[in-house]
Amino acid sequence: MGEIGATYMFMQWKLFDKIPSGRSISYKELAASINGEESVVARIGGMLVATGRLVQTSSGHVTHSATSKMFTSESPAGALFLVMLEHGLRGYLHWPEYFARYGVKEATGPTNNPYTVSWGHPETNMWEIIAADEEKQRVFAAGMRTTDSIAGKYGGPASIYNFAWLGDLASAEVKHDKQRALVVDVGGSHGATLKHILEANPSLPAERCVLQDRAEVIEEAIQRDDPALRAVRRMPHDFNHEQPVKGAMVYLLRRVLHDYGDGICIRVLARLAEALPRDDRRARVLIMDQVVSDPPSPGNAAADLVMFNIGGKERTPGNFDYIVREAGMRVVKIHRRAGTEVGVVECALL
Ligand SMILES: C[S@@+](CC[C@H](N)C(=O)[O-])C[C@H]1O[C@@H](n2cnc3c(N)ncnc32)[C@H](O)[C@@H]1O
Repeated sequence: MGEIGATYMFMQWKLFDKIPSGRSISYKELAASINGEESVVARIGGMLVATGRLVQTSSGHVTHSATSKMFTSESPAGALFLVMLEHGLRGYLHWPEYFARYGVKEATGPTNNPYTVSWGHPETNMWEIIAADEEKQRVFAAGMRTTDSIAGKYGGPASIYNFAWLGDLASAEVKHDKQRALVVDVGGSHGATLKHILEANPSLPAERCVLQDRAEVIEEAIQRDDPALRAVRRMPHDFNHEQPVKGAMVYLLRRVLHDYGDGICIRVLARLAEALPRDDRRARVLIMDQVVSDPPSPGNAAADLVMFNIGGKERTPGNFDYIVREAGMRVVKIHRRAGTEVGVVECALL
């Protein structure tokens, strides 16, 4: 517990950034950099030394350990740690307040959930709470870019679902409408997922891929100007509204639907079902999320409780079948890869 608090505060003060690489720094200098008392920084730092997160080089002086650089502000892993604290732990501490206010009921969307209660704005949409604070917005998007979460042990989309057929289609099919989008990543954040798919499938033309997200997230993606994504069309779009890119071969929703209750998911999926081409039965909506087993694995249960806090949930195959059918589609197959809880739910028109 103490280590969590100490890590959180050192991150908030960006003190991990201030420890020079390969050298030590005194608590006195760290405290001066935040205009604080040395004794406060020394006591909190002492916790990090006690657990091995930082290394004490001499009395009152510390340096990085093998693992502490992951908590510097440019590290996606550190950002994910903050997201888990603010979306998970912070929400759990506010469960008594949430249940007293709403009864023992699931929140079903981005308002009136443990997360919004924890920030003192129950009625505000959680995405607005994030967007209102530039640092929160940056940290959230950075957390979504962790290597593990894109292509590591949780399995990137291209390691679970084979997108190669889209590249083949682009190069081989003379008659195919070259204007037609091949992949639309809906709620794709800064595009790390699309980048991973493009790297794994070099024959997939980037100019026929579309990245959609909330306007402020797309603006950040444009500012980041990742060379690998320059040809990708980046488009602000609210997925609650009609899908503006019609007739794409694949609409991808990665780690999006688990943020919401069934009603909102059905609406979002129905927008995509409407946009699927009627003239090509190969077109798909792909949902990439955890697939919950019965009983849930520890990973399933942990992720599900974070989602509980924001009015979402991780889903069983039966849960997916229900929302997909209600949106006017069918589940063709759930793709799994051994060793990960994540799956790709392949959906097509009925
Ligand atoms: C959990 S993140 C997942 C991001 C990305 N798909 C991934 O797997 O890393 C959910 C994304 O949905 C976006 N989002 C939330 N509400 C949205 C809306 N109404 N329209 C479009 N995107 C939205 C968020 O900005 C965020 O980037």
